[in-house]
Amino acid sequence: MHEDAVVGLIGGQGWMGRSLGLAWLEQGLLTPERLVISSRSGGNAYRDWPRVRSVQDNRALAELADVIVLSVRPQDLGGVDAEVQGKLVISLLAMTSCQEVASRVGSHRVVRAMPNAAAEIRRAYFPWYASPQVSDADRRLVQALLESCGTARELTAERDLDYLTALSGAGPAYPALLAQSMLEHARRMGLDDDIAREAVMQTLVGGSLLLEKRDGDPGEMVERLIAYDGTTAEGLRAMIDGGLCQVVHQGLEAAHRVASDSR
Ligand SMILES: NC(=O)C1=CN([C@@H]2O[C@H](COP(=O)(O)OP(=O)(O)OC[C@H]3O[C@@H](n4cnc5c(N)ncnc54)[C@H](O)[C@@H]3O)[C@@H](O)[C@H]2O)C=CC1
Ligand SMILES: O=C(O)[C@@H]1CCC=N1
Repeated sequence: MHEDAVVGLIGGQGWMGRSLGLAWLEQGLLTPERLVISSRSGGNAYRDWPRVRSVQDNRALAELADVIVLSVRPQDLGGVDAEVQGKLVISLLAMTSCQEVASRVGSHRVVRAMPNAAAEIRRAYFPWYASPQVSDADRRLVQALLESCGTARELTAERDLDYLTALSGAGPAYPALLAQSMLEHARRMGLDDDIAREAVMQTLVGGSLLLEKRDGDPGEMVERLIAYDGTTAEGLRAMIDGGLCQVVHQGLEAAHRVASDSR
């Protein structure tokens, strides 16, 4: 069934929905005939794929599809009127347990997955957890669908997904905050805006790629640069003494608290 499974994407024009839908089509994972989407906001993300079906009614979508992907905001789950009758459901919703999804849609074959904003460029970290009713064949399909947008990883405990919602789900916003803060400082120092932007972007992207390439402990790079005892060490020491690590931990704890609040 999985080789020719039809996927129904509820919220298919939204940020995460269209990232996944377009990745499946562009990577040839699904033919357009095997994708059905629904949306409330309109949009034309699939203009290059006219054979993708678009429906208004989620009941109709649930009838057409073998696998249903829920990509609406958590507060909109109550408005998703779809009885999926035991079909495989993949939920991307933060703050919403497998149990809550199961009771809402009428299937216990539920996978909960957590993308992040980098799904848009296919560089998301995409952990997922499957309820016991999900078969091995389902799991293989889920892995293939999610890794189209980055690194997908099955977890063995659902609670880890609550934590990862705060760490990796929200994560792309954290370097954005760091970039904003560096940019503000560079402007205050009188740098031309173009140069300031370019310097911040190239530094954060280059630094992240370097960390990825070394594939090691980021602490090792920090220690090495502190031991170098130059300008970088002075900047790092002031940030550490100023409580940067504690502030990051506080932020993660606050996001984790909210992520663990089931709706
Ligand atoms: N955007 C992000 O960075 C992340 C989002 N998520 C989760 O992904 C899910 C989707 O988020 P986004 O794509 O960012 O939201 P979004 O607001 O961009 O897209 C949601 C889409 O759902 C549609 N929608 C709402 N009710 C509907 C209904 N009854 N039937 C059909 N479509 C309906 C809306 O029209 C909209 O197009 C959320 O549950 C969120 O918690 C998780 C991690 C990261
Ligand atoms: O901010 C949110 O609630 C969603 C879940 C994690 C990232 N975005």
